[in-house]
Amino acid sequence: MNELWARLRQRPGPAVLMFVASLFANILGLASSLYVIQVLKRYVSYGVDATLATLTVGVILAIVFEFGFRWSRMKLAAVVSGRPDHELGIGAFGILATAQLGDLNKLAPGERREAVSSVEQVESGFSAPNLTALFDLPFSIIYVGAIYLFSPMLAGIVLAFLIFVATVGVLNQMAVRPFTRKLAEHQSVGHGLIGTTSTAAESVRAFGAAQKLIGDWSANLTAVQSLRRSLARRQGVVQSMTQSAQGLMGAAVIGVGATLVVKGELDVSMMIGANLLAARALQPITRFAQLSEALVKSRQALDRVRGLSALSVERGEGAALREYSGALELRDVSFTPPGAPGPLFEELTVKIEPGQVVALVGRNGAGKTTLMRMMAGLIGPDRGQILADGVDLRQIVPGWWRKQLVYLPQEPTFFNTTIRDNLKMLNPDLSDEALEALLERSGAARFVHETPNGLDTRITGDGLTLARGVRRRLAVARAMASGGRVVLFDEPTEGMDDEGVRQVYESLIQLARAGRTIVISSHDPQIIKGAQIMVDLDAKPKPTVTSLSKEPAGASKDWGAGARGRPPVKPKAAE
Ligand SMILES: Nc1ncnc2c1ncn2[C@@H]1O[C@H](COP(=O)(O)OP(=O)(O)OP(=O)(O)O)[C@@H](O)[C@H]1O
Repeated sequence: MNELWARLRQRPGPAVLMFVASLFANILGLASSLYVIQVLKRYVSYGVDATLATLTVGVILAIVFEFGFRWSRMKLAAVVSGRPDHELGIGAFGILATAQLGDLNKLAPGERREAVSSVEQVESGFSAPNLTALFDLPFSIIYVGAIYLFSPMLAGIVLAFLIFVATVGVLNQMAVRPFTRKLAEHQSVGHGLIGTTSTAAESVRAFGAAQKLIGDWSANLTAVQSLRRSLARRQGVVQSMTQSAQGLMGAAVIGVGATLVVKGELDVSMMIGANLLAARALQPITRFAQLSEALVKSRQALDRVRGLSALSVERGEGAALREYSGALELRDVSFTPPGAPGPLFEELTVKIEPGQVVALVGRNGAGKTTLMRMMAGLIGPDRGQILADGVDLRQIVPGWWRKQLVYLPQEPTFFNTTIRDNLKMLNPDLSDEALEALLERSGAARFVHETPNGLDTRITGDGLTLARGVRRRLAVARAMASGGRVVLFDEPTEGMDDEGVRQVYESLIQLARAGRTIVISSHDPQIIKGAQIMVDLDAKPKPTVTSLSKEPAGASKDWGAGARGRPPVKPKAAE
């Protein structure tokens, strides 16, 4: 109901018109009952054809106008719900795209999908026919009022039936709540299973997980179908009860009405008219009772969407430094992954001057990628600060910070659009010539030129179907497209062939010579040799920070020299 009021308050004009249209439609709805009463009273008694014709024309006009009011009300209801539905849908997806990673990761992927697709359930709950049905509810009283004018006793009987059916509706709402909640939970498990089976299609086959997944799917489906059957059964009971109530009410009105007629307290025409009015009065309440499942589902769906809204999103505002030197400082940084028994690292303090090269080392799972993500501003430390030119990243607008980064994630993924669009995401003004130069430098040019449409080739499957080395080369090109001052390369040579490794070294030499601050996580000894500071995350819980060389920034000659038995790389001209 709160959501209904909120929607009506958002569009007060159409809401008031809906109320007025409902009032007129229901007043005109009285016409057919009055017609019956008048025909029985006047025409049957006096047999004047002109009376019958006038009454018939009158009732037809009333029915046409009633239809007109109901039709306009339906259109107004679509206006009332249209914008909130659209905003809810955009908002839910927007939160999915902008929520802070740390928060978003608390929701399982199936739950995220379920929350976004819940928007459809809210939409169908607040659809125009449902909204108009709710608007008819208060007008039941008009019909009871009209019956009261004929016979207070009949009005009392009708009111009792209205209360009974309304109670059935409310009780049904309470009863179906746990079922619909459970159903949503199982649906989110189903979404998760579909996600795994689609994205990990290869592993599913290679490791024989199909039978296990089919088993899980089957168990989940059985639960979903059993819940749906329970809900359908309840719906059937409500339907039968409301239909029986309708029949019983008709019998009661006619039965009691007949005794009143015999006593001379009511005439036959009024008794029949009262019966028609009673049916009209019960109709909206019956509809409300039958809508109980849909109303509960849409309320719970709304809660799920709102749960998504409770996630904190990345700030759209904050400081943007006018001149950024490339200096980066980690001050007393600590992080404990959610649910982990102890910190991944703590009290990490490193001061990185502009143009310095830092190597992050440590065994698998030591926290290198986590620290990279932190420096990219994707997750925040539990304690301590990360500062760019002395300004805490928490005060800096993320959009600006990402443009200062040349960020190569460990497992890069792409958007399902053209290669050009992917490369230009952070820097839309880049020309095709500049993109070609980046592809050349990252070693991805040959792959792009061999595709049927070059830069216009569409990437599919989030880029995960691309050969790993190609994906990484494209990712290096995309990273360098930002032209940022801080390079964050997470395991850049991992999975690369000899040529790819040489190209990574070459890119690093160029970036270093161009004065970029470089942070690289790697197990590659050649890369570590080229660094001036080494952060060892194996030292727990406080990583050790070692100064390796006093060489000026960008002067390292070690990258590539003798790497894996290959001749040293001759650097091209720096940027
Ligand atoms: N948001 C998170 N939720 C739960 N666990 C997390 C989270 N972030 C990091 N971790 C855990 O922290 C540990 C460090 O992971 P991370 O990927 O940073 O290690 P790494 O040093 O990069 O490893 P590798 O060398 O294999 O790439 C892992 O056990 C990971 O599961």
